[in-house]
Amino acid sequence: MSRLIIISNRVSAPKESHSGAQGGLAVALQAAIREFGGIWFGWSGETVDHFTGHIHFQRAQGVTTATLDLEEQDIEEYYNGYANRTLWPLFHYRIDLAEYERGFAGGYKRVNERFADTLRPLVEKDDVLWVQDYHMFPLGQELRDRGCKNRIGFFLHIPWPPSRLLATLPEAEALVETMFAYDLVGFHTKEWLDSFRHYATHELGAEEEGDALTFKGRTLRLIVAPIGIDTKEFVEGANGPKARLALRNMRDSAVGRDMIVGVDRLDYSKGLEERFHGYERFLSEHPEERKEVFMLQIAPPSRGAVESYQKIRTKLEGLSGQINGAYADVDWVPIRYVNRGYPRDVLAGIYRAARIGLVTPLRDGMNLVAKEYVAAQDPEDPGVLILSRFAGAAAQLKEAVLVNPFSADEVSDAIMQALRMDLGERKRRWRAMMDNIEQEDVVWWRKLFTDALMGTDGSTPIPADNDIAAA
Ligand SMILES: O=P(O)(O)OC[C@H]1O[C@H](O[C@H]2O[C@H](CO)[C@@H](O)[C@H](O)[C@H]2O)[C@H](O)[C@@H](O)[C@@H]1O
Ligand SMILES: O=c1ccn([C@@H]2O[C@H](COP(=O)(O)OP(=O)(O)O)[C@@H](O)[C@H]2O)c(=O)[nH]1
Repeated sequence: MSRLIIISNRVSAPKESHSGAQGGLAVALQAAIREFGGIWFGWSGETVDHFTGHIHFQRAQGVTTATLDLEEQDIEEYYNGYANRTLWPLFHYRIDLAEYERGFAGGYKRVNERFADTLRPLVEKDDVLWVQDYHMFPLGQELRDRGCKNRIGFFLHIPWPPSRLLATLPEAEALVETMFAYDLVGFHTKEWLDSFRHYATHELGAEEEGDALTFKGRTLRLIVAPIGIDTKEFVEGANGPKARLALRNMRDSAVGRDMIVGVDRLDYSKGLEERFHGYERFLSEHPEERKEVFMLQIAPPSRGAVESYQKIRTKLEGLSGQINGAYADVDWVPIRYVNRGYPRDVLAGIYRAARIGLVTPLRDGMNLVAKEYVAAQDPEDPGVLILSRFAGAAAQLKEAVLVNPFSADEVSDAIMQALRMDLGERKRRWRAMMDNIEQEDVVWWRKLFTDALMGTDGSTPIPADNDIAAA
């Protein structure tokens, strides 16, 4: 059996006590490494004065991780720069925030070269490689340039932008061309896949045949593989002692009011500003509801070295203060705005205590919080998920109350609709969403991708030697 090598910017080694501290993705990728043998390779999260290429190997609970330290300048140009100031905003349709700097592009290339140089000697003949996310677009090509003929797959966790937006990136053509070094490329939704295919065929001139694209002699297969959560583990956690304690504490502090919950990294793509405006519209249009509800927004800070993240943080502090100042009374505050993160099993109790899960990103690859909110509900008295049409999750969770997050009126109406929804309708919608969340969980996602990559899914096999010389 082939070994599986997973490569991603962040690497998660298994933790001693599980207790909801690790994400479903980390757990699923660790399980894949256990099943196939292999390595999880990436950045250690540490910085050093001079890059040495020294690999830290670690083995825990049957999973080997191999990580590298990077230089301060690498982090500045590759992670804070090209990944989070160029690609992230562009791929979330925010070309107004995207910064196109040669220095960032150069640092991104250098770090991908460093990953390739260090990884290449670890790769054995029959290994299969799986690269994760936008930090590593060119890694496949860098490995091919170093003679790597193995099967390599790539999965994108964020949206793929429409061609007209992507065309604003100076390196767009070169970047898409490097994607042809992969044998299989996966997206969360058909929309992101179609956007990629459109660019490859219309701007690059790739040839399309079924689910495959060919360019300069290399054939690439495309797949839609929406990521799920570790549903079984999450539901168990939601019924466990930490979640029950969190549920009790939340209910006590709600004093009979309906809670609306939001849980998001503090990121402009999550639509928090627009969400607050939508909630404010609800308060202003429904004065009779004011003391009947409150919103809990959990927003752990993220990517704090990047200016656009500092700005959104300042903006949200001002806006939550403004709304609270305008509407609060001595015995009620409309928004509880919390800038810290919580372990997943505590979140499960908080989700369960909430009558409404308000998940309104302006654009999101998937959004796992939406799925976790549903999975945490009491089947006999489930809450209502209000979900942005522009989250990848909306393609699967069609029975959520779907909204346009840019419209304060729609968000306000959806809150009212959710509060008035009777138990029968809440149960019907919840069951339909839960069926999907149970069937298409993270293990299903991982298998869908690795089966396609390894050719064990009954599809046309990827040729063992996919004209690598021509790449
Ligand atoms: O590593 P960070 O810079 O701290 O960012 C955290 C992760 O954010 C992104 O998550 C995405 O992947 C999720 C799972 O597929 C998906 O549900 C969500 O819509 C995406 O935004 C990013 O893609 C990861 O690489 C980051 O680690
Ligand atoms: O305080 C928090 C906030 C978020 N999360 C987790 O972070 C993940 C966020 O994933 P999502 O796909 O919603 O968005 P991303 O942050 O990856 O863009 C979810 O599993 C959340 O449970 C967490 O563990 N603690």
